[in-house]
Amino acid sequence: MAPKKAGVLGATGSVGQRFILLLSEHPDFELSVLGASSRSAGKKYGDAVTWKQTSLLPESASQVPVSECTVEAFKDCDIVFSGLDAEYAGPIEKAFVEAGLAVVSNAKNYRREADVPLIVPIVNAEHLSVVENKVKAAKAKGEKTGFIVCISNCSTAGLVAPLKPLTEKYGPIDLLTTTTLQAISGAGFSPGIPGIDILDNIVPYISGEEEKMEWETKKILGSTNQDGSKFVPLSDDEIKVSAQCNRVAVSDGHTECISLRFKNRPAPSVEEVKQTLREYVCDAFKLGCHSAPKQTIHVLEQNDRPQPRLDRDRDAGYGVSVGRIREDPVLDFKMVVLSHNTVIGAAGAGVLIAEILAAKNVI
Ligand SMILES: NC(=O)C1=CN([C@@H]2O[C@H](COP(=O)(O)OP(=O)(O)OC[C@H]3O[C@@H](n4cnc5c(N)ncnc54)[C@H](OP(=O)(O)O)[C@@H]3O)[C@@H](O)[C@H]2O)C=CC1
Ligand SMILES: N[C@@H](CC(=O)OP(=O)(O)O)C(=O)O
Repeated sequence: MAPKKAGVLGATGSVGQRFILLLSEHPDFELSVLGASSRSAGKKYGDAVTWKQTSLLPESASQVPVSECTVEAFKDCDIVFSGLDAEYAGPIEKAFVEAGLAVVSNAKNYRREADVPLIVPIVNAEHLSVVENKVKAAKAKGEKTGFIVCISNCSTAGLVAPLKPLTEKYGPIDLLTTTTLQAISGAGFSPGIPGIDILDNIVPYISGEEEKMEWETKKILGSTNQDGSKFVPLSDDEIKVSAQCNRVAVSDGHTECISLRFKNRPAPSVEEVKQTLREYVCDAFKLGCHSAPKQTIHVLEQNDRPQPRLDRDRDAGYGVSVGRIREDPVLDFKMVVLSHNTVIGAAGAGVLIAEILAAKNVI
């Protein structure tokens, strides 16, 4: 099958650059249109971008002219990935959806909409059924409909990965706490975190992050309504989530120290928890998606792992590492989770969502 035409909004940013790396040699997608602000539009991508990835800028992308983020420029795309600054993403993404385009967005603007899927593709791919139904209903009438799928907050992605197989097997988790150690790439590039703030330092505040983690977890682990058109997040009575977020001097990879309690008694054993995480296979892998991790969750036994520099690239950043799984004297278990914030927490999640949508003939 011919590759699908892909556009990237916000192509010059931290997430946008990761999209370029992931899409430049992707078998199912071809980089077709790259968009950024009017500061970058009109230049060749290689001249507009301040490339900060540790892999070289792909030559094919470097020659692509940067466009304004208009529907006209992107109208022939089969799929549009957005890494736009959230301050500007709202009206641009809305116009794209209204023009009939399929948008997969990293921005936070539409995550709370009741009919918009909020997806971590290794966790709740089944929530994409809401857009699948919408697209199929439109097709049956000979029409085309636009839609948006939101990618979760990057820290939420790591948090919910172990929760999915555990709740599937052992029932609800009713108490959950997490303390994050988040990489500087999560703060973006314009302007990003100044070196003087993060060198030899930890910043115990990331604006809006704790509220996002606490709320998004409930939507991702929640369900849909009876006709499958809207999402029903878990209630505050069903699960209490408490997050504390910190910025640390790590380039990529968010680490989270989590503790959890199961509602049902008796709780499983440590060995059962480990086995359940090891055996978990995400739907994207079952669908044969190109980027799906072979091992969704890597259970690490060494006392001093996971570590961001050593473990963030497992399964090319699409796999999540979980270590130090042990009993917790306050709740039931505690563990350390590591996920690549710009791969499975952002651009990679977008690419994997698009692969799932393609496998299901939604795009
Ligand atoms: N970094 C991460 O780990 C994660 C980020 N996100 C979200 O993804 C989005 C992008 O984040 P990030 O890549 O870190 O941000 P950056 O600041 O690194 O990049 C922002 C992008 O938006 C473009 N842009 C800025 N203003 C405008 C405008 N007026 N019109 C069109 N384009 C504009 C910039 O283009 P130009 O270069 O021309 O200014 C740039 O391409 C945000 O919404 C963020 O919250 C989500 C999860 C994780
Ligand atoms: N806040 C995240 C990145 C981000 O932009 O998240 P969100 O897409 O939820 O705004 C971080 O700093 O690591």
